[in-house]
Amino acid sequence: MADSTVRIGLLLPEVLGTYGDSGNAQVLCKRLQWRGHEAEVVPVALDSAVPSTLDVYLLGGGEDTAQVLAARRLLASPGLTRAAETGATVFGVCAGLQILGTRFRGLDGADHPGVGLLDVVTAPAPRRAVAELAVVGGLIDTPLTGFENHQGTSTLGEGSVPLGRVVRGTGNGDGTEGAVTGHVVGTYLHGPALARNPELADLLLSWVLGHELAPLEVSEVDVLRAERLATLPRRIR
Ligand SMILES: NC(=O)CC[C@H](N)C(=O)O
Repeated sequence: MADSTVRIGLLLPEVLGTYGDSGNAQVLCKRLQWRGHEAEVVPVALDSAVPSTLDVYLLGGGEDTAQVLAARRLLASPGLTRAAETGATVFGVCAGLQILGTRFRGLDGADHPGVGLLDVVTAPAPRRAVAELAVVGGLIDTPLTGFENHQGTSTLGEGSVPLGRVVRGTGNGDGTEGAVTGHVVGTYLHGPALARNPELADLLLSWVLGHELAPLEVSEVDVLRAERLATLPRRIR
């Protein structure tokens, strides 16, 4: 990091803010500040150049047309790609996951290029997946939970591994959920995902800071987390 303030890029919130995923930026910022770090959220608007100097980049979910617009913008202004190539942490949710992939197909059958930071291709399923989603066995020891609302099904190539295995809901559509390549993570978990899964937030922050983080006790977060996990079958909690 160039200076001590961690700069959290919230990409194109006008078009990738439909499902409340902008909250992920607030979560990262607060979890840093509560530990005594300086941090700020840097919203990057659709009509401004995407900086390549931010420490972490967040992409949220969005509607199909908005998603095409966002992908075009991120290909035309390649700050995200440049930053990722030099090790920046990137976290994309739903439309964000699909944009981070190499290609996605719209409901009209047209294929659109993604930015190619994940080895993922997305195409529409016959039915939309709208449900609670729970995932185990990936980067995090405890289950991840969220809600999903998407029609796309995502197929991973050899360059990405899933974030985990679906135990509730649909995820990628083949029993796996999300995609990870290095420090680039995509998922179908809305919630916002980092509010519902503080362990995942802290994993991303450990990548940003380059070291493990001391545990953080926030009773409200713990209560929310316990409430969500209690809805899962006992054998997978
Ligand atoms: N929730 C979303 O971001 C939706 C993404 C995409 N438009 C889909 O339906 O698959």
